[in-house]
Amino acid sequence: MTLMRKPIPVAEAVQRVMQFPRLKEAEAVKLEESTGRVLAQDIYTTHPVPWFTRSPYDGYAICAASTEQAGEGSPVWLQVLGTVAAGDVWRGCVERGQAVKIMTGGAMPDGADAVIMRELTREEERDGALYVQIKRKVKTGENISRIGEDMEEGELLLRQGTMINAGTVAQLATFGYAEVPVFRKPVVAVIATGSELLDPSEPLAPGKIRNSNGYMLLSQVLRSGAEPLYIGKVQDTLGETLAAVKKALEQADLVLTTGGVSVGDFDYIPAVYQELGAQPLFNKIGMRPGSVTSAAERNGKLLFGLSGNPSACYVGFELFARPVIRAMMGMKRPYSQRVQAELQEDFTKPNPFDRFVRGKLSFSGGRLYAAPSGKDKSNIVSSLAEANCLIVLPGGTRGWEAGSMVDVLLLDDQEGTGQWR
Ligand SMILES: Nc1nc2c(c(=O)[nH]1)N[C@H]1C(S)=C(S)[C@@H](COP(=O)(O)OP(=O)(O)OC[C@H]3O[C@@H](n4cnc5c(N)ncnc54)[C@H](O)[C@@H]3O)O[C@H]1N2
Ligand code: MOO
Ligand SMILES: [Mg+2]
Repeated sequence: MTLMRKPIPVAEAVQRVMQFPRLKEAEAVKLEESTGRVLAQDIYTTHPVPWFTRSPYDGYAICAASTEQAGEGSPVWLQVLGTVAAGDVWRGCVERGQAVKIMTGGAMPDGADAVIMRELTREEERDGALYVQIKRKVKTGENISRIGEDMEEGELLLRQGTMINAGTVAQLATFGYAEVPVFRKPVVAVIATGSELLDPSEPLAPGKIRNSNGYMLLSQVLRSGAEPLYIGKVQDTLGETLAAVKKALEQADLVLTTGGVSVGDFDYIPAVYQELGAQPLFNKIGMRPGSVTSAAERNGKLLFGLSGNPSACYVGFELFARPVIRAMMGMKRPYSQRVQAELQEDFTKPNPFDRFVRGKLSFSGGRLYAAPSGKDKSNIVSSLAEANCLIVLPGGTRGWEAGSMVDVLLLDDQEGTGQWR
């Protein structure tokens, strides 16, 4: 096996893996379980909203014409015929000189064409009848929620490929979608390779460390919206690694491994790809960290060989696995959004490769700032907790000074974008 590897640009690596995502089939899920899922159909409005004329206030439904002569010194008195609560329908017709007490959300009685707020009126009982006093002129149509004011019937409401959030859930509920057509979630297998790895529950032992990447990846898969499947950790042997990857290929739509991907004696991922007859897509990328990030394809399924170094593993997932997963979920905007922010620290040492610095965004005085979230080395775990973005520092002959405007990839954003850049 050759030890020299030829790095390819990040954009090219993204493009290579993005050729493979296959859309999952549609399924129906309960509305209350649909948050974070992706719509498998366009959704149209099935009726206007509101679908009947209703009152936006607690007050009195009246004929505006009854108030033509009303003023501060010349109040009019209207007879109150009854009350409509939200959910009720008033059977009858309001005429000039009459009013019906109405609550917010109540259906406007026939004949009434305006509502006056309760606070602007005074009620009085006279000879067993109820009257309301109005001291101002009310316009026709005043304080009425008209049919279709919010949404008209037959409008395209939500496009296929939209990720469902609280607002879209409200819309789906409005139109009676107790079940929602969504794409099936891709199952993403996670394998941690390394004879040094202990489970989080195990005590430390000489030369050993706890497996943090495996659990970090499960969490990253969840954030991307897919279903994680933890295959487990494996010893650095070809047999054990191969068996785990085979199992993962049987059970999952996509396979992530961490570690064992570089040129060490016990780095078996390249050999596993070879044994499986998988088509290598790349095994070196012009970036830091995560230059050893590898990918291969077998029968249309992608295998990602992420670095063993925690920060490199994290970055490799976000740049390459996340858009693939999101495209498999049916999202039309699978890539992370980029924004421009002012760099808050110097990175003056020029680097031939693009750097992706785990960073934290902040707003101040109307500006967006990006600062590294901790130490910037690929074997570092400590900088990951605070990271909510990746600061993109393109490679080249120059370094980057504090104050420069740089691109930043958003990690917590659910909206995404349609292009890598
Ligand atoms: N001669 C060379 N050596 C290395 C190169 C190189 O180009 N030539 N590249 C370096 C770079 S860059 C990286 S990144 C690492 C990548 O190594 P691997 O992906 O093969 O990962 P391992 O060797 O298995 O482990 C690396 C490091 O990470 C720790 N690790 C592994 N798995 C986990 C885990 N699940 N949780 C926490 N930490 C983990 C492992 O103990 C090692 O310390 O290679 C460099 N070397
Ligand atoms: O792939 Mo390594 O993380 O570049 O340092
Ligand atoms: Mg190694």
